[in-house]
Amino acid sequence: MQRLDPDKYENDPELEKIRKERNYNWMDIITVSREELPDYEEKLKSFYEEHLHLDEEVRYVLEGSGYFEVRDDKDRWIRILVEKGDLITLPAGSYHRFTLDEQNYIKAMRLFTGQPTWEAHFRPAENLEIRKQYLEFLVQSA
Ligand SMILES: CSCCC(=O)C(=O)O
Ligand SMILES: [Fe+2]
Ligand code: NI
Repeated sequence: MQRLDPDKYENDPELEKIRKERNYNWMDIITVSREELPDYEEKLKSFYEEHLHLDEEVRYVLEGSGYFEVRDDKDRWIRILVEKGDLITLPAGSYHRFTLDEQNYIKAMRLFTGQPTWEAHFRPAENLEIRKQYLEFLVQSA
């Protein structure tokens, strides 16, 4: 996780540098709140269902907060609080889920390389090549 100054996200050389280096050429801003997100209940439900993606999931929190949850090496959940200014990267092929906190509000920039599909593969997804690659990466880096 990295920290940036979210109050200048529209003109931030640090953010530009990250985008260039990691080739995050695509971005949008999502607001997760009952008022602003269409199909709020449904989307929250699917955010919180354990899943993985074929690509990295990159979120830069501009306002509000929430929790990403990832698995440790014993398959237990680790809860990561993300707050205004945090930039989090979830590796392709890693299981995770997301939930709001008591504020019920987060506004985040979604960064991506290429054209996003946001497709979620719910657990179990052990047969996917990306899952095998991720597990192999864990072994190599242990
Ligand atoms: C913090 S952004 C909202 C959640 C989300 O985009 C996701 O779980 O993929
Ligand atoms: Fe996800
Ligand atoms: Ni997602």
